[in-house]
Amino acid sequence: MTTAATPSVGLVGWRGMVGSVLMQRMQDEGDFANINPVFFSTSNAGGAAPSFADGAGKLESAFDLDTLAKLPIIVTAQGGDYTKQVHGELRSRGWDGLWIDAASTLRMNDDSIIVLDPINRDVIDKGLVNGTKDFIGGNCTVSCMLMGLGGLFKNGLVEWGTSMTYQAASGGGARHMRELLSQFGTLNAEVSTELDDPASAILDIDRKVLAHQRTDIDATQFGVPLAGSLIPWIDADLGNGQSKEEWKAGVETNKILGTSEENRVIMDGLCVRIGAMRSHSQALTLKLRDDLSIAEIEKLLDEDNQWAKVVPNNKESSMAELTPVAASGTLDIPVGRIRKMEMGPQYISAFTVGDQLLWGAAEPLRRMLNIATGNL
Ligand SMILES: NC(=O)C1=CN([C@@H]2O[C@H](COP(=O)(O)OP(=O)(O)OC[C@H]3O[C@@H](n4cnc5c(N)ncnc54)[C@H](OP(=O)(O)O)[C@@H]3O)[C@@H](O)[C@H]2O)C=CC1
Ligand SMILES: N[C@@H](CC(=O)OP(=O)(O)O)C(=O)O
Repeated sequence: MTTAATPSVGLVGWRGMVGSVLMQRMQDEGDFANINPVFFSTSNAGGAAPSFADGAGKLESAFDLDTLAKLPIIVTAQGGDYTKQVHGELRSRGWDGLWIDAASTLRMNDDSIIVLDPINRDVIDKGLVNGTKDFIGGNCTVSCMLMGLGGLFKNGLVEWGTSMTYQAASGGGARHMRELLSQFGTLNAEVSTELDDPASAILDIDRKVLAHQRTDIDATQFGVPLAGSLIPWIDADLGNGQSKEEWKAGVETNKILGTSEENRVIMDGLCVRIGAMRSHSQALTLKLRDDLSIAEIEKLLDEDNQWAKVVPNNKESSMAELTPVAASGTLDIPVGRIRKMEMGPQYISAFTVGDQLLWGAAEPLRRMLNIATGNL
């Protein structure tokens, strides 16, 4: 039910993969009752608004700056190119509404805040009071890590950390997910006769699979085969041996936490694409500032937020609860494999998994919109 005081909110990118997850979450949580949605399109202005948005007007052009500029809040999951094209122009003509964005374009700007409110609600609230207008979702791997390990990071207990990631195909986009599944399919088809014959030799099967991977498998999206393999590089090459995805771990973690230069947490690692569908995993080594017991660490993690779920460090629980299959489609961030490492009492390992389309993309935006409209 909308009222005269209900803010109009522009929604751009709502039918993309991230946008669709966002729309579903907004419906699930009843968020549309608190806003007047205005739907935009880059390809179908004048078309019908989505069927779930009862009473919304026709689709507006996402490049129509006059229409955009009338809105107090714009939420976009359209992508970085759109942000580059539209955001600056809107601001330069004096638009001072709130811009809530999934793309990385504005993330590290001095005048933007990376939103992950269970971790940095204080930073967001201060920003709103002080006139910040750009609120940007964080990198999926960083957001999922902080949601799982917030109890240590927020309490200033991490001196440094490495995160070795196992990132899902969805991080590349919808076409990448389709390609992964097609690759699994053609790999199987290549050796289906042999698989049906229990007497066939596994090394012959392996040879045929490898030959297909090395010659005619379709890898248009990823560039190289992902099914039955992995890709140890994500995002741009910064030219210093580090990938852009790896760089984000350090800079975004500290920006989200709002750490001062002297308390900066050193974070670095290697980012790797694997053949999971939509949940990113990461293996962490953390050097803590104190020698905390495992029980103390688990308590801090469990109590930090309602989504972090400590998984007991045993084989059965880890296999059942600490995988992309277990975490996908849920807001839970399981965190397990927590133990002291051989390097000393302040060194711990941890493994965490999170749905990169939920906490990694859509959920922080949805919650930021609710904060902005006074509903969270
Ligand atoms: N993929 C990810 O994991 C993450 C992505 N992001 C950010 O979000 C942005 C959007 O990502 P993502 O949702 O994956 O991008 P998509 O490619 O799924 O969607 C982006 C836009 O493409 C247009 N589009 C064209 N054809 C189709 C189609 N068949 N189905 C749906 N939409 C279509 C839509 O615009 P229109 O309706 O105007 O035609 C849509 O809004 C990224 O560029 C990135 O900046 C952030 C975090 C994670
Ligand atoms: N780079 C991430 C997905 C993503 O969109 O990240 P970012 O929002 O930081 O550009 C991945 O490939 O898994």
